[in-house]
Amino acid sequence: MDASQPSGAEASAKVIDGKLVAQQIREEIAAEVSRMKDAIGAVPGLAVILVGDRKDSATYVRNKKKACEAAGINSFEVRLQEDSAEAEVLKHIAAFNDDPAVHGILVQLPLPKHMNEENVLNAVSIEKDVDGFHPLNIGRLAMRGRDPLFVPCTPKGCIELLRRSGVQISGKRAVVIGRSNIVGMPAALLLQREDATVTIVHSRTKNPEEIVKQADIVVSAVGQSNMVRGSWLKPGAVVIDVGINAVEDASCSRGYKLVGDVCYEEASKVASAVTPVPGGVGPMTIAMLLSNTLASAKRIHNFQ
Ligand SMILES: Nc1nc(=O)c2c([nH]1)NC[C@@H]1CN(c3ccc(C(=O)N[C@@H](CCC(=O)O)C(=O)O)cc3)C=[N+]21
Repeated sequence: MDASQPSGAEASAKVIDGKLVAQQIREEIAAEVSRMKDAIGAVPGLAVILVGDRKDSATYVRNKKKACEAAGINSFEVRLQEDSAEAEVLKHIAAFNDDPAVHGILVQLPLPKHMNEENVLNAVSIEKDVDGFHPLNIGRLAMRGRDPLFVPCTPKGCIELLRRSGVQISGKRAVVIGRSNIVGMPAALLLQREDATVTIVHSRTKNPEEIVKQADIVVSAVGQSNMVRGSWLKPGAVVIDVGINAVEDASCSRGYKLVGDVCYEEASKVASAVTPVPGGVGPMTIAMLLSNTLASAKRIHNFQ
């Protein structure tokens, strides 16, 4: 018996360590970046556009920049005031589209309400769309026999976590909770491409727990703490928790702590494996962004 499991207690799920897996991937990327630089003298570059001063967005952008530096990827940043005109954002996107040192362009979401997200995402060259949010890339994700140039980072991170944890996807029943453009919907499409049988559960679904209970693989991307209870899960299910929810906690120095959508304590007694929050999908998102940026540079420079 595994000495780390408390004896006589209920079954305890394996913790899928996203931070560790992401670190491994980042090391692989750093090695590839250096091999490419040595061979052809080209260095991948990522441009990030941040509008407004949301604290969470600023933190994510800072983490992305640090991760780029550590992997040897150049990073470029534009910060605009909350009340900037949409045309200003479009102008910067156009400049990055034309800049040969930039291989990936990311416009941090959400954008201020006065901007039209669709217009902005449409403006990013599909060749540099490392977020995978351009409608053409998303459309190709939904079609059989077509391949997008880039797949959205968070869903791609979920699949990569499953793969590197040895979880078989093909033939399994997967339930995705949430249908957002940036996580739920692309996650469902990706799982389907991996030959899972996929159901999407959303805010209008009746008795979601009955549907979730049939899943071998559950991906939750809702943004509501403790929504998925242990009783919703089939024994032995694999749970990927994409939610990042701040809940008040006076004992934390920041005054809040981060939790997922899934009641972790309960889930770890029923599931066979579960991702923690923090330290699960979040770090994988950033690793996949670096991976997409490297892949873009390789494609543009025709380097294998
Ligand atoms: N154009 C665009 N692309 C994105 O990929 C994008 C975005 N907009 N807007 C916001 C969401 C959110 N997101 C996260 C990235 C890293 C962590 C992450 O590293 N989380 C750490 C902890 C972070 C902390 O402690 O605050 C973890 O879960 O362990 C989380 C969330 C990317 N997003």
